[in-house]
Amino acid sequence: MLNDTLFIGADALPALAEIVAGRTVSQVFVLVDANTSRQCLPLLTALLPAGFHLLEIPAGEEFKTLSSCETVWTALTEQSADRHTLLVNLGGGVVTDLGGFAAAVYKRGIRFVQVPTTLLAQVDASVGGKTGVDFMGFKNQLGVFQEPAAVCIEPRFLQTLDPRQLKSGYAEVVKHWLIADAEAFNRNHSIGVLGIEDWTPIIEESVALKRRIVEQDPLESGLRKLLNFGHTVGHALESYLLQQPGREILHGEAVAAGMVCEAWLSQQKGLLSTGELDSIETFLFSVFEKVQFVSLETEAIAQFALQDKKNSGSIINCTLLEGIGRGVYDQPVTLTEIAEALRYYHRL
Ligand SMILES: NC(=O)c1ccc[n+]([C@@H]2O[C@H](COP(=O)([O-])OP(=O)(O)OC[C@H]3O[C@@H](n4cnc5c(N)ncnc54)[C@H](O)[C@@H]3O)[C@@H](O)[C@H]2O)c1
Ligand SMILES: O=C(O)C(=O)C[C@@H](O)[C@H](O)[C@H](O)COP(=O)(O)O
Ligand SMILES: [Zn+2]
Repeated sequence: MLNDTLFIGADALPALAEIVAGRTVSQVFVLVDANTSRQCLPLLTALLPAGFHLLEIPAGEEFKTLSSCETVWTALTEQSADRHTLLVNLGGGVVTDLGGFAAAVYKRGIRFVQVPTTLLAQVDASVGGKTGVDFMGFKNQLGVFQEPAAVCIEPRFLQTLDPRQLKSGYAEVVKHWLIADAEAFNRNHSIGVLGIEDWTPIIEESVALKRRIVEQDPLESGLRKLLNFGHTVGHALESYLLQQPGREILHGEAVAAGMVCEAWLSQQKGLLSTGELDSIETFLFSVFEKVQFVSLETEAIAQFALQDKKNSGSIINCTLLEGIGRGVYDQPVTLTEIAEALRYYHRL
């Protein structure tokens, strides 16, 4: 069992109101980014205690850094925040990852509540206790596993979300289907026609699936690596492109490309049939545009996989598919195979 408390839908914000009003809470800090401050905070202000402190960081992956954490730690220290302080992280995966990490480290740990406002953070980032920041160009290089006190998911936040960001979150939903729910994948939802009310059951199912896996392996020594499908190549692409000015890529877009590459690796290794590879590719390309890079860049992108957290020594361990809905972890792949997978993707 995970120790956090999960609220999805109409109960989420009333539950948050109760938590922040708790007898044992000394001060309440709310972490936002420049967008969630404008778009999401108004839904919360009536629920927050008078005198709550607002902390704001700039929006975007490039601010998921130690330097942004320092902003948080400085404010906490200046306001004499003690160990009974509660940090409410109101935002997408950048805010929930960074805020969770900042809270876990401040005075060796204060309680935090995740209030995810993007689809990606609602179905994935706010759940399961992975927190952290990027470092030296590598994704989530610094971080800790720390469960939040609660996760409060209000799908109404999605109303102001950019469609590109919505799609990015959808990639992690599809990832959940591909590793563990063939039936949902085969239902073939068409994202274009979904209204806010349609998202609620999708969020509920995705969160339940992720929690079932995390509960069995919270520290990612085995089974949890399934949740990293698409990320060996996806993180390599994301890290590479983040270093290139003007070539912005969203996490989910990188993961979608990574899933195509890793599905191809699965097929090459005889784990996945050509028909299944084809239906994965067809579906992913019906939602996501192709990530642009030139073939000369494939080696440099692949190099980033050497820093993947699932590796042991020089062995790159990938999560692959042995069928749609059946992920398999700790599958060794070489740097050459990763570069070949990227070349395959590039040719499609
Ligand atoms: N901890 C985990 O298990 C986990 C899982 C998946 C992804 N992640 C991490 O999550 C991050 C990506 O998260 P993300 O996609 O949410 O990105 P994000 O936090 O950068 O949010 C995307 C953009 O949407 C804006 N935004 C957020 N909510 C909004 C709303 N309701 N209305 C309008 N704008 C809004 C943000 O300001 C930002 O500009 C990556 O760093 C990734 O590594 C972590
Ligand atoms: O919760 C997990 O476990 C995941 O791997 C979920 C991923 O979608 C997420 O992007 C996570 O942050 C990746 O973690 P990392 O360990 O590869 O940095
Ligand atoms: Zn991810």
